[in-house]
Amino acid sequence: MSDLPIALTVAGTDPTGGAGVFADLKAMHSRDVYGMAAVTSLTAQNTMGVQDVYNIPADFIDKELNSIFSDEVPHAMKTGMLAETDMMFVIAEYIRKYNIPYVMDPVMIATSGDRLMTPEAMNTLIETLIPLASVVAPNLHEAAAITGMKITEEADIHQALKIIVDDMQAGSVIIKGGHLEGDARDYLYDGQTITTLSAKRIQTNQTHGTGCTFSAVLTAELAKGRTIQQAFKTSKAYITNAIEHSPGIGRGNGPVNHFSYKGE
Ligand SMILES: Nc1ncnc2c1ncn2[C@@H]1O[C@H](COP(=O)(O)OP(=O)(O)OP(=O)(O)O)[C@@H](O)[C@H]1O
Ligand SMILES: Cc1ncc(CO)c(N)n1
Repeated sequence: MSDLPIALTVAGTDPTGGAGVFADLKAMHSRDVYGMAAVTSLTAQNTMGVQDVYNIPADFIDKELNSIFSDEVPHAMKTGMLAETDMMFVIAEYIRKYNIPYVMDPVMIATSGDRLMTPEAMNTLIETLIPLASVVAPNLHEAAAITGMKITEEADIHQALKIIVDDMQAGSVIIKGGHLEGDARDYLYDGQTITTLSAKRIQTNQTHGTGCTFSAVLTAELAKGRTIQQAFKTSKAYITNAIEHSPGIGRGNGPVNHFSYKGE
């Protein structure tokens, strides 16, 4: 067993490094956590959009995870892009067997609007992965898709939080209000209380991979043994700072700065 906290990301690639596993590894690294990555899909994408996707067969993802878990069990893990149902069944086996904190970022659509999950996979996500998750971290659109609700105001968000934890049996949920008007407000519900964290909305299009980065920091903090409340605070402070200091890479929706946040 290593003393260094270890976090695993199971997600797709973005060759420009702003989203997906490469972004996750940068975020984990900058939080002093050793990052591991199992790839579910290769994408050809950049800051302007997704040009193509190549899904890794589920039995090969099984081999990647077996290589990792048979050698060293990470302290926490996350999933991001899971394009197909079979991938979800494979990953669920490992979460059940090793029972480590699990953050699920239900990636459905890229910032650019491109689909990253088949419609059929949504049901498996709800039935198989949500009940295994310590934290589910949807944005507003994903929360609406998961609950089948129209989410236009705060009361809708509160209802969606409760559906995902009380009915669908997630350990907790963070609905990210990044796509609402006004302040960038996020809502955590752990089955008992709703905690909100707000930041001033930054007027920018440099938000490629914000969701990936946010959930990677959450996972890194859980790998250190922090509580979900503490991890939520760190992730929010980190992502706000990272958007503020975005490096201006690419010609479209550029990535955030994974190295600017220096907080504890
Ligand atoms: N313009 C902004 N200003 C400040 N904070 C923001 C802004 N946009 C997003 N955030 C914050 O970034 C985090 C990620 O939220 P967001 O809703 O963008 O996730 P996402 O849609 O899953 O990301 P992705 O674009 O990677 O799919 C949240 O904490 C959200 O409040
Ligand atoms: C690989 C990958 N995962 C997630 C997202 C969502 O931002 C993306 N654009 N690409």
